[in-house]
Amino acid sequence: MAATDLSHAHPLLQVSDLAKRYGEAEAQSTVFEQVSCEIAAGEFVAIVGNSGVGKSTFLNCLAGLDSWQQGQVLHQGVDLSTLNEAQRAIWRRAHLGFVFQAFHVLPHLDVTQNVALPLMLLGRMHDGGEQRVQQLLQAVGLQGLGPRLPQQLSGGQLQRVAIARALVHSPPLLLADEPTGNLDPSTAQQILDLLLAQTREQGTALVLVTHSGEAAKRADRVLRLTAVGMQTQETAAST
Ligand SMILES: Nc1ncnc2c1ncn2[C@@H]1O[C@H](COP(=O)(O)OP(=O)(O)OP(=O)(O)O)[C@@H](O)[C@H]1O
Repeated sequence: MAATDLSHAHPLLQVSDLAKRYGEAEAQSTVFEQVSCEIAAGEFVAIVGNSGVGKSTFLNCLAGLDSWQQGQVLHQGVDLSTLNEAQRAIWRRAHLGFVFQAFHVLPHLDVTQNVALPLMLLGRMHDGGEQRVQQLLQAVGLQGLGPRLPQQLSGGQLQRVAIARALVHSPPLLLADEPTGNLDPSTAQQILDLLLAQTREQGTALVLVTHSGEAAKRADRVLRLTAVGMQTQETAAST
């Protein structure tokens, strides 16, 4: 008998009534509250909102890298708050690609090693890993720069290393915080094409925080984060 396919039993990502606060008692300040949304496998969702409203914080909560004071984040029905730090790290390694605003490229590894890192940690280098790394370097326009150290790269090139690293293991969920922020318009377009191809061809869900109207226009849905709640935005205007 064929195994039961449970991949569509839950949305890939389900956020309900999430609240993020800092401080205690009277000194407490709320970044956002009552934030709910669902994201399906293969969906491209752009998150927009005013500067400081908590978009990066929200993305960090989705990755289990930040804590929240109320509500739930479920990945394929699994409540992230029920996992301890070590379990979250293992979960992230297999399920997540993250493009951070600050890149987080490792300074002592060269470009190839940085991009290969997720495959190495998953023990998947022997399985066509080197080819996959070269394919990604080519796709982000960094072919030939593999032996360089991060300090020998421009900001836009570092951004592309971070993007290649986030995609190399074909994760089901890709979280990207302003991934085209440091790039010229033509490279930004190329990177967006690559991210979109990943969602379309591999069924990766892409959650993209952006101030770019151009990027948001290409999303399946645009969600606007506010201090109280998250709303679907009909027109993909820039912020
Ligand atoms: N330790 C802290 N204590 C109190 N407030 C904090 C702390 N860290 C962050 N914040 C606040 O959390 C809010 C959310 O910041 P975040 O970087 O998530 O916003 P953002 O929407 O991504 O901003 P931008 O679009 O400018 O990148 C900000 O208003 C920030 O001042």
